[in-house]
Amino acid sequence: MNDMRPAERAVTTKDIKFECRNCDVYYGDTHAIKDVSVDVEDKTVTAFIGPSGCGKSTFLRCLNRMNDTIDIARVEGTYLLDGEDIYDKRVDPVQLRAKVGMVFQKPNPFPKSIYDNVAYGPRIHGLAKNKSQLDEIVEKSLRRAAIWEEVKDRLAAPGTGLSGGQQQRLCIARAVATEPEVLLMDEPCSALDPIATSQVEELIDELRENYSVVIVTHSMQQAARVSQKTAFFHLGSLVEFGQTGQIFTNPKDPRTESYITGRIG
Ligand SMILES: Nc1ncnc2c1ncn2[C@@H]1O[C@H](COP(=O)(O)OP(=O)(O)OP(=O)(O)O)[C@@H](O)[C@H]1O
Repeated sequence: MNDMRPAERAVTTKDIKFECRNCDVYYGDTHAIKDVSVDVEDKTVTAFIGPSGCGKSTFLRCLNRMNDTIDIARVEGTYLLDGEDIYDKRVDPVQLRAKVGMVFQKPNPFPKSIYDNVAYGPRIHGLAKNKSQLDEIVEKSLRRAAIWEEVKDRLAAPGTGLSGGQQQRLCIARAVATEPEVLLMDEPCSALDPIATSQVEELIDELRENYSVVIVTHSMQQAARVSQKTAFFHLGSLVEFGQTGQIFTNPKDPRTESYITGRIG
């Protein structure tokens, strides 16, 4: 028996963070997500790609119950985070969103100081006992988001006064300040110039050491650069899911191939 162990270990894949099974989403009569099942690994960047309207953002929003805020949205299926059902009635969506943070397409700092943007989550979740602990969390989060050096001398200045790329990194700092386990990013670079984009991409690569990151992107180059796993969606279905290298070099489904070679989408 013991002889088997090393071999078993060698083929063990990373821990599964999210286990999603038979997921459907409806907006009124629109069936936006159709029977999607997928495992999202820990300490991995997973990219969701596919043509406009295929359901990437909708599925991403299921992972921290952001669709709860849309009246006509109906979410079905099983979504387990570390084995726990996130749609269980006992789960508080606000607590869930601290664990499963989100960064949006357009940088959306609060109309508050740089410091208060980052301190907001830790304050409402009571993560700091005193001011010096809060200062530490703010500094650590800004460092993790690779923006500390640029803002450390103007923490009291408004977050909205930063450049677009800096604002997006501030929003990433805000998201990591609550020590999330998963970071959802919905086209986080679409409003950024190439330099800011590459800074955020480097950051995503670093964040992977501590988090499970799921990114929706329209850029196949970006998916290829930052992710280890890629999911291709088409018309609400998950067509193909696998190692990013395999999806881009040897797709199994003709629809994936058409999309990555630019024939659909
Ligand atoms: N709030 C909403 N109310 C009604 N229908 C919606 C809503 N949000 C999305 N949809 C519909 O659900 C489907 C999937 O949309 P979704 O935004 O998830 O796609 P997407 O792949 O992220 O698209 P894009 O790449 O253009 O952002 C589309 O048909 C869209 O029109």
